[in-house]
Amino acid sequence: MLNVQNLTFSYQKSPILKDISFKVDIGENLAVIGESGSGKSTLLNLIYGEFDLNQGQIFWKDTEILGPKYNLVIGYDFMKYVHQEFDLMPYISVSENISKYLSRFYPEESEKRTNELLKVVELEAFANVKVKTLSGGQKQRVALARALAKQPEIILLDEPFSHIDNFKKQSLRRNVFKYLKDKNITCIVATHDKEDVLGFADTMIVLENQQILEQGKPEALYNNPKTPLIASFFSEFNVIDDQIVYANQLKVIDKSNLKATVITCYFKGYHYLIEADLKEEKVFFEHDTSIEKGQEVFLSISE
Ligand SMILES: Nc1ncnc2c1ncn2[C@@H]1O[C@H](COP(=O)(O)OP(=O)(O)OP(=O)(O)O)[C@@H](O)[C@H]1O
Repeated sequence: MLNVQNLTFSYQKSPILKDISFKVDIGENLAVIGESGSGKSTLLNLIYGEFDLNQGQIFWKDTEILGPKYNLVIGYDFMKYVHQEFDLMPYISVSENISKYLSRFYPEESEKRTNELLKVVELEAFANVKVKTLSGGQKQRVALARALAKQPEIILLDEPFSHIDNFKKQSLRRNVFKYLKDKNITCIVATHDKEDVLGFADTMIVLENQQILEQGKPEALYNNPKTPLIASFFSEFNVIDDQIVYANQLKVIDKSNLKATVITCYFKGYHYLIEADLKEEKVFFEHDTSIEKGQEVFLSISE
C-alpha cells in the first residue's frame, strides 16, 4: 500500500501541505480534489519523489520514497507519473513513443503490448503518426499509454483527461480506469472534474488550507457534503437555512413557504437549471420543463 505519514512541505517559507496522512491500498483508485492552488500537483510530485519533504514519510510497500537529496535519479521503476507536460518524443511515432521503454529482445511481446495500449487510449489509427503532428488531447493519450507500457504498480495522474474533447472523454476514461482496475494498478488522480471521480474512485481526499478537509468514499462525501466547497465539486447547490441543498433536491410544488421568482432558465439536456430569487438570495433548482422569467414558484426540499 501507499502510506503517506504526516507529510509537510513548502517550496519557500510558507507550507503548501501541512501534516497530510492517508493510505491507499493496492489496486485502489484515490482521487485528490481541491481548488486551484490547493496543492494537488505538489502532492503528486512529492509521492513521485520530485522534492524533499520538510517533515513526514512516504512509503510504497516497504520502500520509502525519497527526494533528490537522497536519490541521484528521480522516480522509481514501480511508479509512473503522467503530469501536465507530457514529455513525449516529438520526432518518432506514437507506437515508438509507447514501446520506447519495452524490451527490444521481445519484439512480439512489445508489439502486442503496444497494440493493446493503443486500443485503451483509442489511438490505433495514429500508430505510425509522428507525435509532433498530434493535437494536445492526442498527445495526452500517448502519454497515458506510455506510462502504462512498462506496467507500473502505481500510477499518478494529474488531470489525465483535461486536454481530451468531450466526444472521446467518456469512453477513454472508462477504458483507462477499467484497465487500471483489471491490472490491479494503484492509481492516484488529481482532478477538477467530478466525472473522473464518480463511478471510478474508491476514495477521495479534499485539500483545503494546506490540509485534508475531508476523506472518504465519493458516495459519502456527495451525500453529506460538509462544506460548500465539497458540494460545489459535485453539483450546483444552495445554502438554505444553513443546510446544503443540491439543485436537484429542490422541487416545485403547489404551495410552500419557499416562494421564489424565476430569474433565468438554462437548458441542460434532460432538464432545465432554473435560477430564481428566494428572499433576495439566488437559488438554483432543476426542473423538467422551462419556466418563464418572472414566474413565481413554490419550492420544497426533497431528501
Ligand atoms: N515549483 C514551485 N515553486 C514555488 N511554488 C510553487 C511551485 N509549484 C507550485 N507552487 C505553488 O504551490 C501551490 C500549490 O500548487 P499546485 O500546483 O500543487 O496546486 P494544484 O492544486 O495542483 O493547482 P491546479 O489545480 O491549478 O493545478 C500554489 O500556490 C503554487 O503557486
